[in-house]
Amino acid sequence: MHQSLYAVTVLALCVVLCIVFVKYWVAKDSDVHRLPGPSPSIASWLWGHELLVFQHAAAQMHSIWARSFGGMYKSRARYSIRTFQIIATDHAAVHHIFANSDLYVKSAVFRPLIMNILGKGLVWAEGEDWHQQRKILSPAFSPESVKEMIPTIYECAERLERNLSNLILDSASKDGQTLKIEHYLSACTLEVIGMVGLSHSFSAQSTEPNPDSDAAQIHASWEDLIDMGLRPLAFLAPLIVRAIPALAWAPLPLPHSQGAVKRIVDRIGQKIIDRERGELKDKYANQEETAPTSGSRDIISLLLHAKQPGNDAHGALTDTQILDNVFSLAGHETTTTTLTFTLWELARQPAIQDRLRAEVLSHGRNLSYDNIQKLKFLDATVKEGLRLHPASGQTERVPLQDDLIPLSTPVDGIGATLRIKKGQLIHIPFLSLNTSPHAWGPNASVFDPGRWLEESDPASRPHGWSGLLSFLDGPRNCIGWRLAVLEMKIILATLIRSIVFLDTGVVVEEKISPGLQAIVGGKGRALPLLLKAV
Ligand code: HEM
Repeated sequence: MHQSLYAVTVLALCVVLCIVFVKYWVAKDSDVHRLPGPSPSIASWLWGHELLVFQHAAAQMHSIWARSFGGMYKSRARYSIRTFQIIATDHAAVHHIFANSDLYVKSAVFRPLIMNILGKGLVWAEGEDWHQQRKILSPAFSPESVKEMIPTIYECAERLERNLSNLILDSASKDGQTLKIEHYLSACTLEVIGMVGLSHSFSAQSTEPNPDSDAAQIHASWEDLIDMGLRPLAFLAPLIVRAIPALAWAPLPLPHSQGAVKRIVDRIGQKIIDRERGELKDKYANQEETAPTSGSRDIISLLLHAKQPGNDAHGALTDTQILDNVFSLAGHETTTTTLTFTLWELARQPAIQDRLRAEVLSHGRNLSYDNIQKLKFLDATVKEGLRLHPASGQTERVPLQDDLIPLSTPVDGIGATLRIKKGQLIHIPFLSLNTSPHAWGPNASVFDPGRWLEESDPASRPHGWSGLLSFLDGPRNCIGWRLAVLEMKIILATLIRSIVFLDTGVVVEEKISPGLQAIVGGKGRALPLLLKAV
C-alpha cells in the first residue's frame, strides 16, 4: 500500500515537473505567454476564444479586446488548448510582418482555403514561386496598363447605369425600385475583369439572364460559397483540415463548394488559353511579335508570352499555374463587396450622397480620366468605403524562423520588442486596424468621407496605401489595387449622377465568409436598396 502511494506520488511529481519544464522551455525564447489577453474563463476548452470571434460580427471581438489589451495581445486558438495565437494591430509590428514577406508566410489553415477557391496562383504561392509569378504578373497592373483599361471600365459602368435606370422605369411603384444591389455590381465587375484580364466577355450584364451561362454559374457558386462559410461547418473545417490536410481535397460539402467557382473558371480559362495560345503561336511562327504590345497586356497574354520558347526574360509558368492565376483575378468579388457597402453607407447618409452627386455633376457628363482624378470628394468616399469595409477583412501569418518584432507601443513586462518562435500563428484583423480610435479618432467607426479632406497626422495612421491596410502592405500588397480604386471611382461616379440610393432599413451584419460580406437575414448578397431616378 505504502509502496503504491509512493509510486503515485513520484509519478505525480514527475508529471508536474514535466509540465513546468515544458512551460519554461516553451516560454524561454518567446514572450507570447507574457502578452495580455482575454480571460481563459471565457474561452471554450476546445475552441479557445475563436468561437466567440466567429459568433460575433467581423473583427468585433478583436476591436473590443484591442481596446482593453493594446495592439498586441494573445488569445487561445482552437485546435489545441495549449496554443496561443497573437492578435496583431500594433502598427510597427504589422508593418514589420508585411515588410518581411519571405519570412512571414500564410498559415497552414489559410492556404488550403486559398488553394480551393483560387488554386495555386499568386495569392497562394510563397518563396521563389511567388517572386516569379509576381514578376510576370506585375506589368498587367502597372499605371500605364490600368489607364488602358479605362474605356472598358466606362463601358461596363454605363451599361450598369442603363440597366438599373431601366429597372427603375419598369417599376410598378412610383416610389422607385428595390433591388439586391450586389448582384448587379458583381455582374459589372465580373465583366470588367473578364474584358481587361482575359479579353473575354462573360455577357454578365445581359438583360435577359440565362441560368446556364458561365456568369450565372459563377454567381451561383459564389453565393453558395458565402452561405456555406456562415454555417457552423465553416468554423469546424479548419480544425478538420489541420488534423487531416488531405481532406482539403475531399468531396466534402465545404471544400467542394469552395472549389466550385474555381472549377467553372478553370473550364472557361482553358478555352481562353487555347484560343490565345493559337493566336500567339501564329505570331511567333511569323516572327511578328517578340513582346506583348500595348493593348495586349491582359493577364493571359502576359502569362502565355512568358511561356514562349526562347523567352527567358521572366521564366515560365506551367499551364496549371496559368489557370490558377486566371482566377487570382477574382478581385471582382472584393471590388463588389466594397462598392456594395459604400452604396449602403451613402443610402444611410443622404447629405453625403448629395454632396458626392453635386461634385460629380459639376463636371458635366464627361467623366474623363483627368476629371475623375480631380474629384476630391469621390476620392474621399472611396477611401472611406475601403477603410470601414475592407473586402478582405483579415489575414494570418506564420514566421519561418524565430524573430524579434518591433512594437510601436511597449508592452508591460516585455518592452518594445516581442520575441516569437518559428511557427507562431499571428492573426491580423484589418478591420480593427482600419477602425481603431487611436488612429482614426473618436468617430473611427462612422462613415465620414470628410475626414480625408482634413489635415491629419499621418504618423498616427498605420502603413499601407493611404494609411489603410485594406490592400495589405509591403511586397505582398494587393496587385490589383490601382484597378480596384479606379473601377470603384468610375462605377460610383457613373451611378450617382443618375440614381438616388435609399436605405430600406434592413439590419445588415458584417461577417467574414470567405471575405467580408454584408449579411441580411442570414444570407449573403441579399442587401436591398431602394433606387430612384435623380
Ligand atoms: C476593393 C478591392 C480589393 C481589395 C480590398 C483587395 C484586397 C487584397 C488584400 C488584402 C490582399 C492580400 C491578401 C493576403 O495576403 O492575405 C490582396 C491580394 C491580392 N489581390 Fe486584391 N483586393 C482588391 C481587388 C483586387 C483586384 C481587382 C485584383 C485583380 C484583378 C486583385 C488581385 C489580388 C492578387 C493577385 C493578390 C495576391 C498578391 C500577392 O500575394 O502577391 N485584388 N488583395
